[in-house]
Amino acid sequence: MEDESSETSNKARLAIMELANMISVPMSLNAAVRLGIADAIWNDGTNSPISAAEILPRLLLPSHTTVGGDPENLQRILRMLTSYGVFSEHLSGSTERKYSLTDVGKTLITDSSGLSYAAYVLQHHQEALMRAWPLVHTAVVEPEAEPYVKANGEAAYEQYGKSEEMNGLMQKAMSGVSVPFMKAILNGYDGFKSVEHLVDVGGSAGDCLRMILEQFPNVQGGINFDLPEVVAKAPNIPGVTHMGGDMFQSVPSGDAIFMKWVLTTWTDEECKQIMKNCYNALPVGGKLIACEPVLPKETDDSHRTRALLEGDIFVMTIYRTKGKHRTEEEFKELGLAAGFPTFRPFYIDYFYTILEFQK
Ligand SMILES: C[S@@+](CC[C@H](N)C(=O)[O-])C[C@H]1O[C@@H](n2cnc3c(N)ncnc32)[C@H](O)[C@@H]1O
Repeated sequence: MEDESSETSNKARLAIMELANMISVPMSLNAAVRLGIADAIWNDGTNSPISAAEILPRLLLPSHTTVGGDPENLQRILRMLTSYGVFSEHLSGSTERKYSLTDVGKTLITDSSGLSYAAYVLQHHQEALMRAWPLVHTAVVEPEAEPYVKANGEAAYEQYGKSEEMNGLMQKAMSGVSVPFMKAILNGYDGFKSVEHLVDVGGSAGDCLRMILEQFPNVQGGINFDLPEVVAKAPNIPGVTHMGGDMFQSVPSGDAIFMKWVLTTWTDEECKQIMKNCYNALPVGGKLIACEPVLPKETDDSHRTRALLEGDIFVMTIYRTKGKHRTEEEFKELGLAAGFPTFRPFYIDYFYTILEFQK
């Protein structure tokens, strides 16, 4: 029997307590976004350390808030998220704590286009999605139906399509994450150089295509292809034609196809179908340029591996029990099965990998 007072046992008991209480982390992050803490501290670029009591009057509090809110409870949230690198804590005197934003916290500041990672945090913690989480274990015992479907009676994308609020939040979340990613890859990847007609499959509001067109004037026109209810809400973008449809039926032709964060959501068979439809829409030599999270072969405790594995469980729970994050080898196999003889990965961003499949 293990000696409960040994250092190993002590560390193990601590680690399991941390894991068992881990839900406090995303829930506090969600609270921080709902309250607008990042913008309040940032204060148009100041980011000077301020106390919870000073942050409170700057927050997005509803009018019925009790006596202007509770600074002690706000400080508890700030402290916990400081431990996860969202805020920096500055101690002054014996008890006063002040907070500023770290680089991680700054990803939540609303930019001049109204975007940040905040919408992604909110999107992931909507009530309908939260209802699926206690059912993760059912993905093991009854993998036929997604936990999200068991909890809500229909698939996530079907529900987003019917609700203006969910659809709008999804688009804002995608834009908030995709815009900084695209800025990073467009400086390091030149695969769009010889493309004239580009199609973005599952392009949501069209931000990726807009940014590619801005950076590569050789791309004369782009088609943003997504579900009809999604493109109906997409803004006008010069040079971009929005087209509604179903990628499982067919996709529009172009000399290259871009597809970001789409394959992850679907099963191997569904991915092959989507990729075959892309193959059929391309000329010989044409490229499918996919950007997807790619799992490392080995499991470790790095931030990258954790972010990728956590996203994998999100997909399993919300979108498809057999939709998943894949390894480089698995993507290569999917490409071959869809007819693409050539495959090249480019590691520029830490979360998404660019996967080039050439016909
Ligand atoms: C995770 S989002 C990625 C959006 C965008 N590519 C980005 O990275 O910001 C997946 C997209 O696939 C779209 N989608 C889902 N099912 C689809 C279908 N059957 N045909 C076309 N698009 C679909 C969704 O509406 C959504 O915009």
